Amino acid sequence: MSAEQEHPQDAAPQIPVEAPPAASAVGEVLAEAPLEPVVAETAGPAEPVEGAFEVGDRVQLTDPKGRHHTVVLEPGKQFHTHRGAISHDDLIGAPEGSVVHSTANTGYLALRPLLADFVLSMPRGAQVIYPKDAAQIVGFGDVGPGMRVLEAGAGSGALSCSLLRAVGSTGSLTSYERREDFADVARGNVGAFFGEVPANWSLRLGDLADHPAEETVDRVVLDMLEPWAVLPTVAAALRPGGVLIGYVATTTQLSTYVEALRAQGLWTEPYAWETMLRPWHAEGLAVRPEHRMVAHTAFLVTARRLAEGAVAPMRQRRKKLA
Ligand SMILES: C[S@@+](CC[C@H](N)C(=O)[O-])C[C@H]1O[C@@H](n2cnc3c(N)ncnc32)[C@H](O)[C@@H]1O
Repeated sequence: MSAEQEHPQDAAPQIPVEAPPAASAVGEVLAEAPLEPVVAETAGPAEPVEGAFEVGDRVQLTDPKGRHHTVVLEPGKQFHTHRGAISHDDLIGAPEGSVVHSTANTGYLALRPLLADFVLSMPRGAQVIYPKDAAQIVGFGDVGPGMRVLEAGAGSGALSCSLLRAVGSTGSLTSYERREDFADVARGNVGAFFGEVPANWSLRLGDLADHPAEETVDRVVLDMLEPWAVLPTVAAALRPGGVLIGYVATTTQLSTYVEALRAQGLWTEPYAWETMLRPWHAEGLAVRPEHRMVAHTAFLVTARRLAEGAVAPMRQRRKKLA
């Protein structure tokens, strides 16, 4: 992954461009002063600043127009923009949330990227699951610490990052990906986000249909063209009560998938929905929806695995009505 990337499409807070007053201190959020080294007020070794940037950290710089630039800190290196250069040495040791100034005196807000920022800027093989849907998957799919999660396809590894975070170090994630080139991208992205490839992540090159039934899991997430094709494998591996979450882009996929779940007779009644994210402009009395929103990306479908031999009451009622 390139250490320095621009993704101007991402909205971000505006930062003043004008030259700063001389007295401003490092560390003030949106402060306008050039970055100065943090100096201990008393004699003796300087106190380490909590959350200060270190060599190797990934830092997101936001320019006055809200454009993001991502750098990975290396001593002696400079980041060049058309508004002058920023020395990495000015960032190393500075607190997160500082404003650094380029040689042309433009202020850049420095923060570690959030997972949502990282996903939108990382290299892509396959289309990623957007943060609005990843949040729904973790929330409504009830993915939590200590759980064993099975996922396919890994694609670019965007959802894998969210799932690994949600299960924590006591849980595990097994991700299948059929394409080697995509698996490489996913491994690179997950490794870059966590600093190394997590030990509790098993990325398998191959088809989810080949997952061994004895490797039981608590949750399954399917983001693939034909999720209905792997339902026998999923039903065999998911423990009773476990949650299956499907992510499908089109209405025809939605219909085929939901009917396949019903036909299998091993699931609670599927619950399908989508989310649309509409940001709001709120400034003084000018409070209105933003002109642009994140609308349709895909449909989400959840269903829970029934115990062997159980028939969902909803299904019995349906049969009576038919
Ligand atoms: C849209 S991408 C997944 C993106 C991923 N969720 C992310 O957030 O980065 C779908 C992926 O599923 C893979 N795939 C499709 N069918 C599969 C299967 N049966 N087993 C494993 N991978 C599969 C494809 O190769 C593709 O990379």
